[in-house]
Amino acid sequence: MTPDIEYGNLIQKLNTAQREAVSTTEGFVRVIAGAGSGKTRALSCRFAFLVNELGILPGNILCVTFTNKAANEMRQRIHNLTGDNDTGYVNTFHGFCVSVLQEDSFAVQYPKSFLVLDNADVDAMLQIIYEERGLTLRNMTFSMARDRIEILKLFKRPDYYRDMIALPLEALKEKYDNAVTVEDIIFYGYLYQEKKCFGLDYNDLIKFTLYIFKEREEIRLKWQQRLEYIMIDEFQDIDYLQYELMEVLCAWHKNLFVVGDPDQTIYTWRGADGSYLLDFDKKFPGTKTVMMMENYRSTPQILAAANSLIAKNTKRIPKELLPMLPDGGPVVCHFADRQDAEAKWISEEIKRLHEAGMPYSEITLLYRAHYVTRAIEQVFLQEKIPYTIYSGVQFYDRMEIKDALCYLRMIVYKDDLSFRRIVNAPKRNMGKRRMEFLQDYAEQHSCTLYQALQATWEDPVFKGTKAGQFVALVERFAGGQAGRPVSEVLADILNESGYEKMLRTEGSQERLDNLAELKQSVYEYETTCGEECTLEHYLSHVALFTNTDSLDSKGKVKLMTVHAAKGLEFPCVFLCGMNEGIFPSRKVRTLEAMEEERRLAFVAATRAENRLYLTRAESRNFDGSPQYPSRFILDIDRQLIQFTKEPREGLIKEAEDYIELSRKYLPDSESDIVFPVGQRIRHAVFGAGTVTDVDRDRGAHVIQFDSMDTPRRISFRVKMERI
Ligand SMILES: Nc1ncnc2c1ncn2[C@@H]1O[C@H](COP(=O)(O)OP(=O)(O)OP(=O)(O)O)[C@@H](O)[C@H]1O
Repeated sequence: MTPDIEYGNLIQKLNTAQREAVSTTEGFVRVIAGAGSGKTRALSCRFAFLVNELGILPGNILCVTFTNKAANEMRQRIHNLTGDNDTGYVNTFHGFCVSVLQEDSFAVQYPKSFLVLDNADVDAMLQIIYEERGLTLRNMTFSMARDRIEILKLFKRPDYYRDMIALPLEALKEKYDNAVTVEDIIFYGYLYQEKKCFGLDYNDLIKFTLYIFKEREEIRLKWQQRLEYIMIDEFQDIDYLQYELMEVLCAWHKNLFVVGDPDQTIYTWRGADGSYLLDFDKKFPGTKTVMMMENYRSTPQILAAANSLIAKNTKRIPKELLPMLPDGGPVVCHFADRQDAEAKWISEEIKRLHEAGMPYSEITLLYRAHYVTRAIEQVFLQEKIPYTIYSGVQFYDRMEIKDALCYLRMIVYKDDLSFRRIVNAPKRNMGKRRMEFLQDYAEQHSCTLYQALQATWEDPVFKGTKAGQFVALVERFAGGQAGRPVSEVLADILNESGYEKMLRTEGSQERLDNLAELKQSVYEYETTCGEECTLEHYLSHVALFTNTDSLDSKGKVKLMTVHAAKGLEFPCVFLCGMNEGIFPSRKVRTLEAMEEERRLAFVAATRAENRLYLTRAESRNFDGSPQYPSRFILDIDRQLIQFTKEPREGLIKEAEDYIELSRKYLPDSESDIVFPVGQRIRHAVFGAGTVTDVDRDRGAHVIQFDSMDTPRRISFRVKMERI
């Protein structure tokens, strides 16, 4: 169905391809869109078209975005376009699963008020497990343990969720108690902790939803029938669980619209699979494909450089972005002698731009890895250039933000994690001894720590503490929060608990500012979320928020990794640290990974609207060998870049030789060099053995050789034969 849509300002602002994407509403539609070609615009217009022109109810549309930030923006746009407060299901896959589970978690015997766990929660659980079982960070750091849990959940023990659902808490505890290896202790300890507070992490959200859809036909049908139209953004980065969910959801109405750019697949390392986009038409016969190549974001100079760069990927469908904007300045490339000189040059250039009238907020520094910022930050501090880093400690991981959210969680869930975090912040004299008392009581009475305190706060143990006031505070808020705006509840509890007073006494202005920002973001959430925003609702979504979702950057230069910049655009971009070994990262071990790395460089370049700078410095690797200029600079035709000064003689040639050599040694893909766990192999010297683990970080297999008592780590570089 392609109704006549030559009306409405909305549609007039679209080009032909966008219009086609917007108005082809029925069946399977795939949009292959170039960077900056207006995907987001097309997506929000399509939503508005469905609602305004076809009369579809927003609540019957699912629109999946890649980040919460994108979802918020989309909601805002849709709100402006439709004037409707109901913006339907505009969310990430995880956020959507929260909605499903809030309605139907009873099917897995979980309460509606389950907890959505973020990294800090997981760390708090790990802390308990480590203490209980005498593990130390030498056994495994928390971040490694989190990765481990994720790998186990995704690949090695994908049926783990059945334990969480089917086993009673005591049985999970028994598994944990009986666990012997560090991996098992952490894994079962974590599952036990999760179940104990009805907590679900990101993986669980999707797994539980899929499980419910599989086991309960009536629930699946309800959601399938409800979602008359489904749209998915950034489809090139969808992973197999999300794909499975999508397949289930669209099976009834069969109206599925996906949009993506194969040249922007940058998450294969996290399970994304670009072939879902490329093979979409084979999977869904009758698919209509729309190509959107006209770029409205960047100057022709920036696009020419980006096109030239990405053309060097061999495994791609050839396509070129077409510039729509007028000419701008050249892409500038600066080679500095030293790292601090690179930083200095950037800061000088930024000052120059700023003096010429460009606000700091229009300038963004992108880099492959965080460590690149060290030198730059130092210079920015000296030169008093205001900046914010998007990441490092994530906004929602900051102590004060987490504490504030735990206060809110205490009101609703009264869970042990939140209790532990805030019962003594501000100081209420609830030290280690009293916590142990509560823990013993809770274990004996099979209750939560808070219930234990409720039952015992008059006990002499708590003499001289503020335990009684704490219980009274929580009870007062728990009894009176229903129906009040979350922002109000938050402001009140931060005040009445004495938390803000504590920060004021400490003189922690930055933390107070962060709390103010949190309040503002809650307020914004309330006014844009459309649905009735209860405290439960807010809490279950806030755990999914990440750093770039908040943070104001008014008047500040932004610093972020290229991954964090996905989907964003900035007037002026400095892409810095452009050296071999940094970007491309030294961890790249296959040609496939190198192509992904080039796509990442392409994403970086296409974020820039008017100005793009590429910078690097002469530097050395850890082993003393020289670091050459990034191949991604050399990939761009020379006449498309303007050097601030000619690179030193011979440098480019040396770099080209080095790159050529390194290319020769790269195997095609992981499957050529990495064996699965369990694979029998033969090593030229050690003989036959079995792969017991794969250590990707260090690029090695862990192998138990038949001839040895203990396992060895063997680098991917060494050729071994499959048996
Ligand atoms: N038809 C159009 N006319 C004028 N400007 C447009 C049009 N379509 C999109 N734009 C502008 O082009 C820019 C890029 O659009 P948008 O952010 O939607 O692109 P995108 O395809 O999502 O980009 P990317 O994949 O690179 O993140 C935006 O500033 C948008 O306002």
